[in-house]
Amino acid sequence: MIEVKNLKVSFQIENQVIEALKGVSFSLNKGEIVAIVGESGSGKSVACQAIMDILPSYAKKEGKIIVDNKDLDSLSNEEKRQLRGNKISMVFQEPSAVLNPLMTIGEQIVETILAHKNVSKNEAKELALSAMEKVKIPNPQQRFNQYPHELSGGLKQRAVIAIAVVNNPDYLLADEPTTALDVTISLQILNLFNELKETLNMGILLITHDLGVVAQVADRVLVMYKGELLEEGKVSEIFDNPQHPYTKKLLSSRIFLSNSF
Ligand SMILES: Nc1ncnc2c1ncn2[C@@H]1O[C@H](COP(=O)(O)OP(=O)(O)OP(=O)(O)O)[C@@H](O)[C@H]1O
Repeated sequence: MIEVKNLKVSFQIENQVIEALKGVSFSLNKGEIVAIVGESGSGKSVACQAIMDILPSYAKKEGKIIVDNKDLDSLSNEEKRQLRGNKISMVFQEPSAVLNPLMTIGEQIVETILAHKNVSKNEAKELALSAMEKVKIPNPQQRFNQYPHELSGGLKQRAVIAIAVVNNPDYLLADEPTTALDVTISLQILNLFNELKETLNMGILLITHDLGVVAQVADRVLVMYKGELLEEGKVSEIFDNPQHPYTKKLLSSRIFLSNSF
């Protein structure tokens, strides 16, 4: 389980302080999908970056992040590196920003395996192919040798997810993973997340500003606003009985969003 306790993150830029998170607490269990919703700038990505321990060095952080009973702050840099990839992985909005255009998809998955596992190149290739199957990339043998530009947007995002899950992490943080994709492809990616949850018992933190996405796959939802967690609960509870005026406003615009599903 990932526990985030009273997390505060601020950025000092010249003489201005931006309070990105103002004391946020939540948890993510294995085998569940938790969505974080909230408008742009509410602190969703910063929360993920804090869990991955990839905040810029000038960020000031307070509070605790505990992963399977281990305080992130008590780990050495090497232990943190092992945690990223082996236990927690992240998927971003733009697959093209993550994939190296000069390396084949297969080489990039193999590289991730070799960074974390002591296996031969052949074994790594087998593991890479099975990860490609796991994320339902058709014809993995052929795709293995292709470069990112030879893949559609949906397949590129699947390749990024293959890289993220190849070392069997327990938790996956997905920051707007379907925003760059069209509706049909988005749905397929959301179904894939559901399968990863069901078959591998993965805990998935899904950042989105799209309530249609939340309704589609999330078990629980956290509503963020200007660095604070306004409310959280089961999706049905929040959708049927929102407490906070901001959540009510968010839900009233849902008619437009849910039309796309
Ligand atoms: N590296 C950074 N340096 C300075 N300020 C930052 C940095 N990263 C985020 N912020 C600020 O922190 C606040 C929260 O940003 P964050 O990216 O977490 O929002 P978000 O909810 O993910 O928004 P979006 O939906 O647009 O991605 C914003 O005011 C943002 O400008």
